[in-house]
Amino acid sequence: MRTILEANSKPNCKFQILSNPEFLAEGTAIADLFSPDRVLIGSLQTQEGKDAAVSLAEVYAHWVPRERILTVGLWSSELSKLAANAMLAQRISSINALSAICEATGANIDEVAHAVGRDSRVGPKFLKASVGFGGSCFQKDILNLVYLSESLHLPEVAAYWRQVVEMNEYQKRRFSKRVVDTLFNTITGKRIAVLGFAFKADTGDTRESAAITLVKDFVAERALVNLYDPKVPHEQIWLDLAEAMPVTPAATIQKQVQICGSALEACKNAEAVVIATEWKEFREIDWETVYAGMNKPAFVFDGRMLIDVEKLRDIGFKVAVIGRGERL
Ligand SMILES: NC(=O)c1ccc[n+]([C@@H]2O[C@H](COP(=O)([O-])OP(=O)(O)OC[C@H]3O[C@@H](n4cnc5c(N)ncnc54)[C@H](O)[C@@H]3O)[C@@H](O)[C@H]2O)c1
Ligand SMILES: O=c1ccn([C@@H]2O[C@H](COP(=O)(O)OP(=O)(O)O[C@H]3O[C@H](CO)[C@@H](O)[C@H](O)[C@H]3O)[C@@H](O)[C@H]2O)c(=O)[nH]1
Repeated sequence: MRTILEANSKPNCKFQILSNPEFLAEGTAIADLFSPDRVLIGSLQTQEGKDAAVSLAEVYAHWVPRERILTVGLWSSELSKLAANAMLAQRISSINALSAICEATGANIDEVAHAVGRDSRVGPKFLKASVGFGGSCFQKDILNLVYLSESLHLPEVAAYWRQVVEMNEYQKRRFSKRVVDTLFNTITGKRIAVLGFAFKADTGDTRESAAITLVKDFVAERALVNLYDPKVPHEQIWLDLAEAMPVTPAATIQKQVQICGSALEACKNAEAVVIATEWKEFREIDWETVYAGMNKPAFVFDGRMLIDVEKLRDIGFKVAVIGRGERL
């Protein structure tokens, strides 16, 4: 970009290009803006470049403590943004890979994550096993890193980071397969309630949401899907499903998928409930009523580790939780 600007700018026109990546997360954008862990400003390491970085740092210094404002080289700044997202996603893929071992052995991923996270060198954040990470940034930024590595003739580095995305795809596939296997190896004609469509709670964003893959897999298995999300607009759901299933006629998708107005409505007459997004209201579901309205045996598949397993088992549910290996 600098080359283009320099080639086209007027004589004596001086400018600097700064890199100032944003680290806010959806759902907490304003809090992240007011109280960031750090602000990163990258510039050319010439005197003019450093002066420009200081000018921008002065703006942030109005509300961000100076020790949190980091001024670095241009490449360091750009790479740090990709590295931060890649390493956060890598933690999730690592814990999700371990969740598969937990399910096979009877270990509990919540206990493992807690024990590992108590090591201050590891830390407790971003170790929650799930049905897979989504969002507009993680996959895009990792693939950006993969592309960069390949362009720099670093194929082993590219393969290393690509595996984080591949593990995420595996986690989504593994979860939908578990649903099919548990429901006696077929879900054809069976009604499945999918609770949550956003890629995480407190946002209506569905970009790269794991729920899209789950619904796609269930539709491919010819199940009937009842979908409920408190925030995602219905048109967005139809758009996402059409894009995920380009060769499936819209009429087929609309015959198999129904968008519901509440979790209770979605669960009515279902064989199984699948929790895809950790919305707070799903912690407060009246499970007794859900159970009464479901076909039996009634299954709950928790992809977000939010239900009270013992309570649901006492009601009569067959329960499967991500990263927990107990027999149903
Ligand atoms: N979503 C996040 O949580 C988040 C966090 C940190 C950084 N970012 C970065 O911020 C940027 C925007 O992210 P977003 O989630 O708001 O995306 P978005 O898709 O919601 O918004 C991008 C906007 O830019 C517009 N746009 C795209 N190309 C354009 C062009 N050539 N000219 C003018 N407008 C154009 C689009 O119409 C859209 O309104 C991305 O680079 C992303 O990596 C996003
Ligand atoms: O322990 C965890 C933490 C998160 N997730 C999932 O990971 C995804 C991403 O979550 P999060 O990072 O909270 O959301 P984003 O809004 O995508 O924010 C990320 O991407 C932004 C865009 O680059 C960055 O600015 C942020 O720092 C970075 O956290 C979601 O599907 C979460 O459900 C898990 O499965 N387990």
